[in-house]
This record gives sequence, C-alpha cells and structure tokens, in this order.
Amino acid sequence: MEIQFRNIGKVWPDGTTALREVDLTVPAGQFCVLLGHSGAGKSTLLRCVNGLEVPTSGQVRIDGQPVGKTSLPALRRRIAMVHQHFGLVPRASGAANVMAGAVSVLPLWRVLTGVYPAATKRKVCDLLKAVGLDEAHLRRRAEQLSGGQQQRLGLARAFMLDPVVILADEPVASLDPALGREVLELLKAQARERGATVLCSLHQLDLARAFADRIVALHRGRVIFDGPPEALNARDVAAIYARDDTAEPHAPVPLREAV
Ligand SMILES: Nc1ncnc2c1ncn2[C@@H]1O[C@H](COP(=O)(O)OP(=O)(O)OP(=O)(O)O)[C@@H](O)[C@H]1O
Repeated sequence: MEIQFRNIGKVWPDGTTALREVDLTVPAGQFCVLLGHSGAGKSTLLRCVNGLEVPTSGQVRIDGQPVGKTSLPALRRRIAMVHQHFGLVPRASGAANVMAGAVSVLPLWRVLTGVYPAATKRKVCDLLKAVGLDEAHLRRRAEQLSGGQQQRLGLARAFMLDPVVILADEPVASLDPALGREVLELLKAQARERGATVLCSLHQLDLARAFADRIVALHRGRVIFDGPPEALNARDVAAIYARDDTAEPHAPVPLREAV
C-alpha cells in the first residue's frame, strides 16, 4: 500500500520541533530507508504512520485513506512494526512471542487459554523456518536467545498477519554489522514476497546504500535528500551528518530553571 505524508509537522508540548513540512509519497512495495542523525525525526515520522504519534499539522494517508481514530483499528492489523530492542516478552517462549503478532485477530479466549488454531500454529512454524530458526527456538524463552535470533523472532512476529506496511525502527542498531545485514536481507525478502511497503530507519549509511530502493534523509525534522542510493553524493552525506550545534538560536536556559 502507498503511504503519503502530506506536509507533516510535529511539535512536542515542550516546544521541540521534530518534523517540518514533510511531504513524501512512498509507493506500494518500496523499501524506503529513513536516514539521519540521532534526533533527526526518523522515529517520529515512522510512528505517525500507525498512529503512535499524531502530527501537529498535515496528514498521513495509507492507500488514500487518512490515518485517524476511525481508520486506525483496521489499519493497524495491516501494519507491522519491528523494533530496535526487538520488543519481545523476555520470559515468554519464542512461539508465544511470534503468536503475539496474530492476537489482534484471534478471539480473546484463545489468547487467554493459549489454544491456537492449527493454521496459526503452522504459520508460526513456516515463518520461523523462513527467518532461519527452528523448533528448538520456539520452546526457548526469548531471553535465552542471542540478539540476532531475537530479532529474527521479531521479524517472524511482524509477518504473522501478512502486513502491507512494515515500519522498522532501527531494526539492526542492536546487532553487529554481519548480523544486521542478515536481518535486513530477511526483512527485504519477506517484504518483497508479500509486496509490502517498508519504511526503515537506519543510522548506517552503508546499510542504507546496500538495501534501500530509495533513501529519504532527514535533518532536524526536514527532508534534505530524497532519491535512489546511487544519487547520494559526498556533499549530501556531509549535510546529513552535519553537527547540530547551529540549532535553536535561543539563549541557554540556566540548569536551575530547566529542572
Ligand atoms: N516525547 C517527546 N517529547 C519531547 N521531545 C521528543 C519526544 N520524542 C522525541 N522528541 C524529540 O523529537 C526529535 C526527534 O526525535 P526522534 O526520536 O524522532 O529522532 P530519531 O531521528 O528517531 O533519533 P534516534 O536515531 O536517536 O532514534 C528529537 O529532538 C527528540 O529529542
């Protein structure tokens, strides 16, 4: 599904501006990487797609439908999220964590009793295999798995309902570079198989270059680059990672007043 950001602005209650006039259309099936320094606004933009944050101005549309209170319950079943710190329940088994990706469409009694339909259990096993895990990982508690294995569980959980949009917020920031590549390869392959649109925030330029169909770079909440990886030149990179010490031309607040 296509994601449209129409003139999105976000100002936090404390006056911090996270997003400024973000105008983007991400076509269905695109693997779009959001690149930028820490605090550039990547997470805030991602979270506006599934309603975890509400823009102060502008509108997000998914396949033409405005994201809002009435559309969100149905949209959320079609949007999955992958988190930097995996977002798993550490003491729950691998199986329970993957199954959690389907609870929004299961009757409450099934969730409470843990009696799941055979088709759902089959799907858990198929996905586990697809992300390179096996049945032994299903029985182990999430906290007993390595970081790479935990993020594989996170991916399997995200794909339980065959999402049409995947929001991946720094999905490999907690992994070493080799594992990070493996996880991004799996994310891209699984998304492509389903024709899902991916919005993925990353810090690492090399990974963005290797995996993105398109890179959108944010700097202090504003889009400063939008194009294919091969169009990104050294000047763009310098601007993306430029130090932020020219920011906010207001007088420094004495610490005593700020606390
Ligand atoms: N709840 C909040 N209240 C006030 N300011 C916030 C809040 N959440 C984020 N911010 C600020 O909004 C700006 C954008 O933050 P955001 O988390 O979107 O950046 P980011 O690019 O995802 O950074 P990182 O890569 O470090 O996760 C930052 O200045 C941040 O400090």
